[in-house]
Amino acid sequence: GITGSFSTLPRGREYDFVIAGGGNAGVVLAHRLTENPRWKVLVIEAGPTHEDVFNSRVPGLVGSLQGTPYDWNYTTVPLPELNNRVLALARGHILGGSNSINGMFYTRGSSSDYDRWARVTGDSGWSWKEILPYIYKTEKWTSPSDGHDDRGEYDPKYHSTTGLVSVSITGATQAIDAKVIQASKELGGEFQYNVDMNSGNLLGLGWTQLTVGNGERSSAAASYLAPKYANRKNLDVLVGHRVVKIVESGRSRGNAPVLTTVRFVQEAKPNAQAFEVTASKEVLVCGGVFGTPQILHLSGLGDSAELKAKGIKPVVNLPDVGKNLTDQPMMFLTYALGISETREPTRELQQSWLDQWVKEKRGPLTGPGNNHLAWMRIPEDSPIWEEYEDPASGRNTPHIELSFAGHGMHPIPAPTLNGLIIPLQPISRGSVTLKSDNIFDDPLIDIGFLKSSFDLFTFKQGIANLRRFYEAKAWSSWNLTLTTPVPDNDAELEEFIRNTIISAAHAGGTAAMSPRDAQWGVVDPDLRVKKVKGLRVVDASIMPFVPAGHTQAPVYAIAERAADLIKRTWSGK
Ligand SMILES: Cc1cc2nc3c(=O)[nH]c(=O)nc-3n(C[C@H](O)[C@H](O)[C@H](O)COP(=O)(O)OP(=O)(O)OC[C@H]3O[C@@H](n4cnc5c(N)ncnc54)[C@H](O)[C@@H]3O)c2cc1C
Repeated sequence: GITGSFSTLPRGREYDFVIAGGGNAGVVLAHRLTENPRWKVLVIEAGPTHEDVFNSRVPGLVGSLQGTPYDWNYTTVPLPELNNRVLALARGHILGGSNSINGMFYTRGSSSDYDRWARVTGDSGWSWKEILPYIYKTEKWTSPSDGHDDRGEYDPKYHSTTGLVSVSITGATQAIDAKVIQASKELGGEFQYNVDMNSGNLLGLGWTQLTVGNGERSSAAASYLAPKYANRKNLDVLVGHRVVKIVESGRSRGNAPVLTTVRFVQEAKPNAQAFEVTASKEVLVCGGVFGTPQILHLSGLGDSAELKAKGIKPVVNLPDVGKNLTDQPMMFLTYALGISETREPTRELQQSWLDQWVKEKRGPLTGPGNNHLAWMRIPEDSPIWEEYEDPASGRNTPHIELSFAGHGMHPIPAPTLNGLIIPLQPISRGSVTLKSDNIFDDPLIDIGFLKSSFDLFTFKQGIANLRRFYEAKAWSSWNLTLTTPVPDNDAELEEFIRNTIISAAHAGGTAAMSPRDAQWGVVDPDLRVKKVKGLRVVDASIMPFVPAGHTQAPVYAIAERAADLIKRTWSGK
């Protein structure tokens, strides 16, 4: 069951596996490993349980979770390329992790993204073909909450109806939807309609798929830890406790450090008693892209010289821990409608939407508001290719994502609409390093945005594409004007980008996979931490490259495959 008190757990209980971090990947592992009734599993999660968090259940209230106690509220260091701005970096501080507060967009990335993982790790198990069955283990395709006919809005060939997490097309139709489709038809080309962006080929424009079922967020915690699973006798989920470090519990026959003891403290009382628990099989670190490198560093796994400088005794030298941080930046443009029949989403109107959601789980709050996404490549004949090699994983991998949000509900539009631009395959990389030897000091996060001018170029291309889309005839009856002050002059435009971009919250890469015998990287293709025993990392950190898209579907796939790898290691033992 889920508890906030370690002392209420059966005394002396021995665990086969201890999961450090009950986030997106952590709860999937907890579910899968306790399918074996002989294995006892403990999850240690810093945040509270998701169970009574109303705003996490209502898709349309997603924005209200950031900046709250359910968010780690990380910030970046001042970023020179962004004129020393400091950006907020949201991460879920709650059971289910970032998945309990995310935007619910369900995109898998391109087939080439996974094939690249297979290529760089030398393990075909990470290829699109071999990952798809794990993607299907997660997904349960579900009808839209308004019951509309979703045929032609997705292709059932690429979906499963037997997984745990509900995925659906929105039931919150917007006034802009018909115009988006009309503009796609009119413009064609890179805006060509793609019936299913999760087929492995995203290119084009299509309907957003969401981890929403029956009008409600279908989160990792609510699905993989639904009461019947959370209450399994062999599973203990301890919330409100922070992992301080993984402690060496001995040496292997080959004299490698065995890291199977987890030290943790109460989140609310950091200076009170520290507890320790030792896994008889493995410790699985699932702290997420910022939490995992921090835990590894505090455990003496990282660049030995850097760790010593912070007063940490190195255990093994793994210089790549915390390196290769890859995130997608993003930017919004806003347009005003030049017509009289618009409806302002007033307080009263929003209250009526909430009442409707509570009464029947229908209406505007059943979706996050972006009903279509478009995915496109920088053209082959662009001058940028004289300067840069393509950072994308393949020809079917987009460089840019656009999305369109209208706020106003069908059939009356709101007075404004907006568009979102995300460079999906940045060349820039950042890092996560320790601020101090205290787990309660957030790590120093250099998110790395715009270190490469390729990423600046991608933004400019994305802005031009978005403007072209809203200039289509399909929109002419609304008399749109761009209200975001986007400069025309190139130097000013670059400055504008530096001053306005924020994080799309799709970070990965800080404990990257590499081939078994490679000197670089942090984990091997089976996700075992190099040079030590008893320790794996399972979360977004292990991505050597971040897929072209939003990251929850890849994290689910990583966790599902990891569960199988772990089962294979220990079955019969
Ligand atoms: C605001 C936001 C919006 C997003 N929108 C989307 C979207 O629409 N679609 C999409 O696909 N993706 C989205 N993402 C990204 C996606 O949710 C994440 O990539 C994914 O959930 C990460 O999973 P994870 O398991 O790697 O980490 P997390 O889910 O973040 O899990 C890490 C867990 O470890 C815990 N933890 C960390 N340190 C410690 C410690 N020392 N001790 C104990 N516990 C610890 C954390 O509290 C957390 O529960 C969004 C993310 C955010 C933050």
